[in-house]
Amino acid sequence: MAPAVPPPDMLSPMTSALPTPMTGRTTSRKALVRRPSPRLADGLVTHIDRTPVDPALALRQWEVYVVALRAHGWETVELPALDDCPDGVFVEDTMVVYRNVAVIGRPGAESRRPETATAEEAVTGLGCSLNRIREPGTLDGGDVLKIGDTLYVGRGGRTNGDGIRQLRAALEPLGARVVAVPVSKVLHLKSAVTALPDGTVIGYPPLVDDPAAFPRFLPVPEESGAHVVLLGGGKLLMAASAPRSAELFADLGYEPVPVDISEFEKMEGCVTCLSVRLRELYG
Ligand SMILES: NC(=O)NCCC[C@H](N)C(=O)O
Repeated sequence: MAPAVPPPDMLSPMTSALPTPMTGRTTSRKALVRRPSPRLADGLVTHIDRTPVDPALALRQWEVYVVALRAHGWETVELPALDDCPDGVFVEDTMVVYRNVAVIGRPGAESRRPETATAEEAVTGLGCSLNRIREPGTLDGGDVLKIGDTLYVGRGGRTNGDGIRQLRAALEPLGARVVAVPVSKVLHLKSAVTALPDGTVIGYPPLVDDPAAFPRFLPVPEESGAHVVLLGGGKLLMAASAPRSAELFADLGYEPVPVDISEFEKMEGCVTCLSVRLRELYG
């Protein structure tokens, strides 16, 4: 297992945009994040029981999460704080990014709709092209699992058929393939499954509607073991609450980087939803 995240003072500010000659395209490693609202505990819970959340601990855990991204070469871009949006920290849900195109979502939960405006401003400022999901469509970024040019989209509680149709219309002309899959047992598709760097989809079987929807599926032994953020170089950012899944990944030659996100897990969040990673900006 990879060593713990280094303390903040060991980290120097870093920018990792590497220009690619001729194309103007840059290999970018930027991650959007938003600090947790002091009202985090008022956020939505759908599939789990509400339990007390410690906002001060949540803030410390978020800071460590941000440090972990930076320690592995990601330049973090902090969106404006939204203290009146208890779920605003789950910034992944505001959009889907494919190449340099950001499709701003229309959250399935009405209370989360005010979160998208600041996210849209940020990606516009970073040079992304923009598209938007419009009424009556709904789409949460947490329902979209991107593996190469294939985007699996969960049709479930937060994303509807019209949202999927609009995503397809926006991204398929650019070379993406949008594949709708059912989600009924958890909040978002990426609460059930994410993917290893080789494209193998990982999931905790009791919570996956249809493992056969994916070409390669690897069961993991813990619910939160299904959530990994690919940091690069085989490193997997994941929740400290899934040690047996971390062992499984280490055994497959990957390097788990565990972070404690207990306060976000109580609000049905996972490591993936705390950031939006941008890899292909044009400079
Ligand atoms: N992508 C995600 O899984 N986001 C987690 C959102 C949790 C938040 N409490 C919500 O219900 O919207």
